[in-house]
Amino acid sequence: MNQDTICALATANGVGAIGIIRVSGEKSFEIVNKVFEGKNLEKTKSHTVHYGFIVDGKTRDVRPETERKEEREKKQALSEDASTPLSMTADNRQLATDTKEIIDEVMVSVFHAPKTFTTENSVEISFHGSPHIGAKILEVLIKNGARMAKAGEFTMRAFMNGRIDLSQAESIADLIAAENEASRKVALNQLKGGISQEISVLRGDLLNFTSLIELELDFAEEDVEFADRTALVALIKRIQTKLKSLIDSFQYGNAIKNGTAVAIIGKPNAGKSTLLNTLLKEERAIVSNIAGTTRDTIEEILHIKGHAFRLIDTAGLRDTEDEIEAIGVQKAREKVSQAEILVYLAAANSGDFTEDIRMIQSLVREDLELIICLTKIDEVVPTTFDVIENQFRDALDTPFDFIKISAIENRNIQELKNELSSYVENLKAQEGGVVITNQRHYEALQKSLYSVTQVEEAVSHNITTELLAYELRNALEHLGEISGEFTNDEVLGNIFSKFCIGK
Ligand SMILES: Nc1nc2c(c(=O)[nH]1)N(C=O)[C@@H](CNc1ccc(C(=O)N[C@@H](CCC(=O)O)C(=O)O)cc1)CN2
Repeated sequence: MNQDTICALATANGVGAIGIIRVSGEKSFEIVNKVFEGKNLEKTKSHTVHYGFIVDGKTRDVRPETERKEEREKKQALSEDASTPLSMTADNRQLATDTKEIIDEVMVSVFHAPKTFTTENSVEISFHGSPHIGAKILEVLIKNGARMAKAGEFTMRAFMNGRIDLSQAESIADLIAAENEASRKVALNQLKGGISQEISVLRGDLLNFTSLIELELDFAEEDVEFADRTALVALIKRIQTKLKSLIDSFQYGNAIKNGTAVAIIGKPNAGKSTLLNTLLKEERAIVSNIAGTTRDTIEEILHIKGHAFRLIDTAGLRDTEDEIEAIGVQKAREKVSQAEILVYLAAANSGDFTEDIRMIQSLVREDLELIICLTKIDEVVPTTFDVIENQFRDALDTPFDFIKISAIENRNIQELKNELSSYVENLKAQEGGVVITNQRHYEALQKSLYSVTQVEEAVSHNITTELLAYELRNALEHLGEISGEFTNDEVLGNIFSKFCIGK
């Protein structure tokens, strides 16, 4: 249990109509009472809102006389017990009216434990949204016994106190980051326990078996089988199917959360710049160095039908058309290795496609979607299109889409966009229910699948019960990492430090 009472700005750090400061912890009411001129918060009903002033320094008590009298009598009785004079009690608000300074006129919302976001006593102070006022209010809260919250600490408490599991806590950060309908919906589903339920069903099934297997270990000498091996194999198969489908959903989940990475490659003068300009002309937007991707890359974001595509570019080479000459096969490979889709550009007027074909052959891989764009079709006669397409079809044994475009005349650019968006639509169509969007969950599911598969092997090869039990426990543990039943401070620190302060 964390004893500290924490406070932080919950709204964005900037000017707004209203700013909100959150306070959470056992002493929330006690601390806010010291700076709030208004109702005594200890005596409020939960989930109520109260008008008053935030003040610095001890203040006049504005509570109704009946309430004040009651408290005076209580304190009198206490101080007689402890032989402390009334004037010395810490929160005697009758005193020092002259030292107070009003900081702001506010509304204060009160939430009584345990039915609160963190499960602790919590207060929210809504002030006039100036960052300066917010900072002053935080200052007086800290002066009176609260401390600044760390990033994600409110949500971490909700998790630590058992109100939500780890996957739900993570979904809160995803909701805050949601930039489109798709990501909002998956995050919300996760918040509502979508993943938690799937995992807990899987764990429940595995747990039953694990206890039977462990019981067998306890009776090792008697050579009994409590756990029916045929039923175990059937169960394992069901679990494998479920795990695989969750693992597969990550491809779509990742597309939702991070966008789909597209590499655009072609020989010099294949028309890359013109195409990029045409694609991005309305967006002309985000040219960014996204952290976590390979250095030297720039990504431009293209939105098609609500899905984000990250056009991976190589820093510094943006304006040279001489893609392949400048970056070489090695660099092109690096670029493509980060991508889910390769859009290869070949100029219709080039005459010879052997080099293009060789390049494509060196870049394709099984999980790479290939789109070959025949560019500059305005420069050749239409009868040559099919001849060229056939050259590619004959030489390449990987499937690909072939699109004939002219960026200058804006021909078939929409077709290219449709092709890109259908890639994501297809991923989506493969998804039934829960979508995994989180790398950590993805890895835990893979580890769990591995252990479960080991269990299956162990059963079919009659391997020792000890090994069975060991792999079952591994599988359980990896599933438990997702919900946070198995975790450690480093993992938690990692997750919550990426949250905003005040969340
Ligand atoms: N003012 C305000 N708005 C907010 C939040 C908040 O903390 N404060 N939220 C915070 O992120 C989100 C809402 N999420 C919340 C989730 C749970 C509880 C909560 O108190 N749950 C309790 C009691 C529920 C009830 O009263 O029935 C519980 O589950 O026990 C509050 C907010 C978005 N809007």
